[in-house]
Amino acid sequence: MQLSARPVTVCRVLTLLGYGMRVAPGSTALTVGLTVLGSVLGMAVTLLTGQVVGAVPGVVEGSAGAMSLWAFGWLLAALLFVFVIESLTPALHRVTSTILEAAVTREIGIGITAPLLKPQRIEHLEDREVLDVQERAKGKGDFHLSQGMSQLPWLLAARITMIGSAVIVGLMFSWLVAALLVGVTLLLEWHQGRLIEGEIDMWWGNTEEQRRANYVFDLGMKDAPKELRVFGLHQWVVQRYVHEWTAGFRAVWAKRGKNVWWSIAMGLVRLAADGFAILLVGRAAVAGDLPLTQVATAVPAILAIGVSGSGYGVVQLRRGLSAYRAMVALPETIAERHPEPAVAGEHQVELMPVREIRFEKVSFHYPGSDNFVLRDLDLTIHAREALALVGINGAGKSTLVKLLGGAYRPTSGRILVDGVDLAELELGEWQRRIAAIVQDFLRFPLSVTDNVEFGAIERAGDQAALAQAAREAGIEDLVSGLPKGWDTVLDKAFEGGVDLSGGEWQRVALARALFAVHAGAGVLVLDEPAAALDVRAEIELVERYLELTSGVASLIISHRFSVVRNADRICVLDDGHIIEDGTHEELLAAAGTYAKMFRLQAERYVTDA
Ligand SMILES: Nc1ncnc2c1ncn2[C@@H]1O[C@H](COP(=O)(O)OP(=O)(O)OP(=O)(O)O)[C@@H](O)[C@H]1O
Repeated sequence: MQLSARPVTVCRVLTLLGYGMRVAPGSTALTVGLTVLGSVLGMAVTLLTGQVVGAVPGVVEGSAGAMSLWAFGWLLAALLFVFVIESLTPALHRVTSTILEAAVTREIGIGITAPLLKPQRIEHLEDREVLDVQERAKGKGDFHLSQGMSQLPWLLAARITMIGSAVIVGLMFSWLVAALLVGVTLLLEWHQGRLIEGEIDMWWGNTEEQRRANYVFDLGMKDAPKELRVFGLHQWVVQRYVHEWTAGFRAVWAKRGKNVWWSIAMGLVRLAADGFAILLVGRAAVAGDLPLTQVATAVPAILAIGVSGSGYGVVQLRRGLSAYRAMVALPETIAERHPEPAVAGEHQVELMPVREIRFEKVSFHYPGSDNFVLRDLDLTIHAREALALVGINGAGKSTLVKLLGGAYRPTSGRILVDGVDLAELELGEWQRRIAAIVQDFLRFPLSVTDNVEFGAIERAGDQAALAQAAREAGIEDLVSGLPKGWDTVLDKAFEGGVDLSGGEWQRVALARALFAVHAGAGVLVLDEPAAALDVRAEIELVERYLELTSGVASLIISHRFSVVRNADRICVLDDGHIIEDGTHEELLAAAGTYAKMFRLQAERYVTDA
């Protein structure tokens, strides 16, 4: 997105100021107030210094009409006082601006994540337009809203200094010279802003290299540091990162090289303008047209106008504002593009399903893809039944779970819960009815307690339910062996934290699902529940699981037939629909796909043994 380098308008400043006053009124008012006060006091120092310098010859010579020693003393005291106060404002400003920055950062976090987390479905998270607005709202590098907000007081103060100093130059010397200096400063600021925007856009436009460099960085830092070491790839990652980063930045350097000459040229223009103005002041002083007080006041004011321009600050403010606008637009964009369906009628979701969940001619393709994953799928999951779903990789099993949880709506067809279309249910309530362990289940870097209680947060603090879930999932010994028991953080990156094995994590996730079931969930989904367990643990877990969940509708997805065979019913998903449906024995007798897959796996186990 190409932004022009227009000067900052009052409206923009007010918009950001309004935001600051809404999210942190006290610290915004204090920060802006202190910065503005610092600028006003700076000008007062200029004025008083001029008065002091102008009065010195008269006081020293004791000439008639000169300032009395007493008055001169007061003038000096006033200068000292203003100077001391001015020197104190930066320290106070640091305190208030730190508080403001913390408040703004928190609000930005809420402003961006809340609208993204609000919808019960997840289609908006794959919508490019929504993601684009989200990216803009986050901003990049030093050009985000928080940065814009921190620039705001400085820019306000700089403008006050510019106007105030111009008034001083006008009053003390010449309005024409004041106007000329302000004009040159704004022009240089505008040009500097353009140069900076050019650099930023070039860097931001280089997304390919930038993205690759970021990917390699994440790979080395958090995604796969262990594997990279095992394969001896860590040096390669460093070299690759430097290579991509350098490639991405080369164009910026070239641009920056050119900009250096422009910066020197702009510095010379600035020097010429200030030098010219000071020369005029000097000439008037020598000619006796300008008293010493006015000379001593006008010269620092001329210099102050020059340094009051900041192209970088203007760009930061403008980019901050653009991030702010994107943040404001985010909830509207999501609501417009992915409206939440109106809930029709009153249904007692908290008891559902009483009879069944029925997929009726359900077809589905993901947003942005034309490939139908499910086609005219019919499937009934009875309440209190353990149903296993099998199928080859990519058959659509996890997709079916996402539809069941309402994360996506079927492209066509319906999902009925006790005869009521899922689209008519309050989705949040329905989702609370479902307890799930999915393949990539969440591993919260929090305590064991949190990891289990998150299954039904409304039951947090229920120690008996917690202990029961731990017993049933077989994590009692694991928890008692941890350094801080239930309070141990499950992430080594935190003090006193530990890393669990894949199988241990799976049991913790199972405890979470069981905690949810005991809190009243009516549907339990286990997507590859035992993938990380050894065979003995798997058999034990599945038997226990079937025993424990006999009161709820459960859907088990697994590639392991030792897990699947114990289910009440087994369905085979292929080519987007159910091709076989029956008990383990029935499907073996039918000698179809299930029987073939089962025998293949059984044979492999026998052969391997
Ligand atoms: N978010 C998505 N956007 C587009 N396509 C997707 C998305 N998620 C999955 N798919 C595609 O949908 C198809 C079904 O995937 P799904 O994860 O449901 O299969 P699965 O049966 O669970 O496979 P597996 O046994 O390997 O876990 C695959 O072709 C996959 O590439």
